[in-house]
Order: sequence, then C-alpha cells, then structure tokens
Amino acid sequence: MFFNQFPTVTTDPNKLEEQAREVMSVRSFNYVGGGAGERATMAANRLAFRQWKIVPRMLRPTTHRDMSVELFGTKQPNPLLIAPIGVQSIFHDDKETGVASIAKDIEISYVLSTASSSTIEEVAEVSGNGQRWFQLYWPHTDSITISLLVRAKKAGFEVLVVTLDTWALAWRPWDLDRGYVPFLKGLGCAVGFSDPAFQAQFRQQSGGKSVDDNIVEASAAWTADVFSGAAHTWDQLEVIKDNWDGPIVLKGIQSLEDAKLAVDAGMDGIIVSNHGGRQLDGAVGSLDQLAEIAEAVGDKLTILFDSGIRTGVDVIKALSLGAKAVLIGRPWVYGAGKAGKKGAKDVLKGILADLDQVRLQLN
Ligand SMILES: Cc1cc2nc3c(=O)[nH]c(=O)nc-3n(C[C@H](O)[C@H](O)[C@H](O)COP(=O)(O)O)c2cc1C
Ligand SMILES: O=C(O)C(=O)c1ccccc1
Repeated sequence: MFFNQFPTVTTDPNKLEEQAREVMSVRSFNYVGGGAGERATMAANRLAFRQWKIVPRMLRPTTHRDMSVELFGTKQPNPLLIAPIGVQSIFHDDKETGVASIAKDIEISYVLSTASSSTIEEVAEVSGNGQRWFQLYWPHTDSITISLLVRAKKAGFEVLVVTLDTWALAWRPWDLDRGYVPFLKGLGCAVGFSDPAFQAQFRQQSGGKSVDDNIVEASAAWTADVFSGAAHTWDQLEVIKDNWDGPIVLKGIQSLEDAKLAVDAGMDGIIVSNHGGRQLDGAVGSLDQLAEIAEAVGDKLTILFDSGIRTGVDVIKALSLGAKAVLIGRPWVYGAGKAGKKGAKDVLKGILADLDQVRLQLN
C-alpha cells in the first residue's frame, strides 16, 4: 500500500505531534499531548518500545503477509483498533462521527468513548456495518449505566470496553495551568446528555430543569456521576455482566494480579494500558507489563494492548509480546487536529502501510 499523492499529514512519526501543535489551539493541543505529572510514564511507554529489538530472518516467502485477526468471533483485516478518545469536538469539526466513518472505510474497528461529542446513535448511523465497540466510563447510578449499555447494544456496538484507570482525571499540568476542563462546559458530554436515564435524574435533582437549557449544571451533574473519583470494585462487575449480552473487555490492566482477577471475574478480554501515561505518573511503561501478563493468562482471555504505539514496528513488537491486537491513540488525533477526518485517515493508513512494509522486511 503506497500513497500516490501527498498525504495530508507527515509520515514521520516523530514530526506528527509538532505538525499538529502548529495548527491546533494551545488548549486543544495540550489536552491530547499532555499527560499526568512530569509525563514520566508517557516517556516510559516509548522507552519500553525502544528496549525491544528485532532479529530479522532471510530467504522466507513474503507473498503471504496476511495480518488479519479474529476478535470475539469477528474477523478483521488488520490487528488495529481506534482507541477510545473522548471530546473529539475540541480537536476538529468532524467529531466522532467523522472518525467512525473513516474507520469503516479503512476497516479498522472503532471504539467509541463515553466521553464523546457525538451520541451513540449518531455514530452507529455513520458506522453502518463497520465494526464498532463501546467504551464505558462507568457511572455510579446503575440506572444510567444500564441505559448506556442498552443503547449501545441496540445501536450495534458488539464489544464492551470498561475503563478502570480513570475514576477522575489525574493531575495534568498542561491543562491545569490553563484551567482547562472541557467537559465542565458540556464538551464531550453528548452520550450522557442524550441519555434518558441521565435526563430523568437531572430533571429530578434540579427541580424539573432540562439538560439542554442548563448545560453548565448538567455537565457538573454528569461529571459527578461518572468522574467522582470513587472507584467501582471487582464485585460490582456483576452489574455489567448482568446487563451486557456480549464480550466484556477491561481497559487499564497493568499488573499480573489484576489480569488474573479479570479471568476470575469471567471477563473476555483485557487491554494492557496505562491510558497513555495520562493517569498515574510513575507507572511502569505499558509494554513492559505485556509479556508477563500474556504468558500467564493469554490462553484464558483476549489480550489487547495500548499506550505508546506510533509505528508499524511498534505494532509488531506488541503482537510478538503477546497482544492479539492493538489500539492506536494520540497519532490519529494529531492527524485529525491537522486535517480533520482525512488527517486521521492518513495517519491510520500510514501505520497500516508501515506495518505491511515491516512485515515484508521480517520475511
Ligand atoms: C485526548 C485523549 C482522550 C482520551 N479519552 C479516553 C476515553 O474517553 N476513554 C478511554 O478509555 N481512554 C481514553 N484515552 C486513552 C486512550 O484510549 C489510550 O489508552 C491512550 O491514548 C494510549 O496511549 P497513546 O495514545 O500514547 O498510544 C484518551 C487519550 C487521549 C490522548
Ligand atoms: O482525557 C482523558 O484521558 C480521558 O480519558 C477523558 C476523560 C473524560 C473526558 C474526556 C476524556
């Protein structure tokens, strides 16, 4: 796969961020480019990739470079997924619906975040028969959780991803210094604001007010339910299991102990991830945890990986260490920041093309 015209974005993974910074507003760029604390875990994520190196082999056939993979009974032509990334409207005008539409075009599975600026139903409509998963930021009110799950199922989202590492946003200096909390202004709240159970709760708590006419208050109520800082616990996964008919994947697993608990809890998959170093600064590089976890539980549930993937070689390294597929995060947001959904598409097509070239070199 080659680009036969100039791509909208640089093909150099190390220039992508800089190119996005030139055109994005400072606050939007800082939101995606920033991380927790000193950004030490962000650095550790990349260092972990650098520490693994490949030993090439020769004189083996290269015509068969199929990278397709079957995830939860559905075959996809490549081992990539689009990581759930909230508040797309602060990065580009095409929002989640735009990114979901290009995901369908290039046959990469789309994972929709609860913190989106498009609704579940809007994304389902553009996604059509494209493969789509729903990422849950797990509300504290069960009726709201259940309502989100019912909506996602009805809209054709096949796999549920439950994120465990973000009960509140971490200490992120790049945002804090500018007092930037997008969802307190209603940005990235479309999934919540369109939810009948949340709307009913808000009406009751606010003495009959509607969400649409009271965005600031509604944002505070939504954030209090979803990002209160209070974690759920392993036993509460029953609520989700009872209300989701399909595979469940836990996102944010970093320790072998938790991977084993996920097996005990009857989960179908885990995403070995540290949220791209955005939550716990000082946490280990995500790739450093992958091999141990995959060796211990890789035959009991599906292992997926994210945090730090930038190139085709990175994908190969994560697969070699035991991931069945990987999620791509910041790179496509930088592409979208530069050139909307076309930019996101070119970044993802670039990673696919790079991956194919790497596969060719590997023989
Ligand atoms: C701007 C931004 C927003 C994110 N929003 C979400 C989200 O809504 N839900 C979620 O589970 N993870 C979210 N993540 C984490 C990503 O899904 C993924 O774990 C992370 O981006 C991987 O790190 P990398 O992009 O450095 O490779 C977000 C990440 C970024 C950069
Ligand atoms: O910024 C994030 O990492 C994230 O996960 C998130 C959480 C809430 C709203 C938007 C994004």
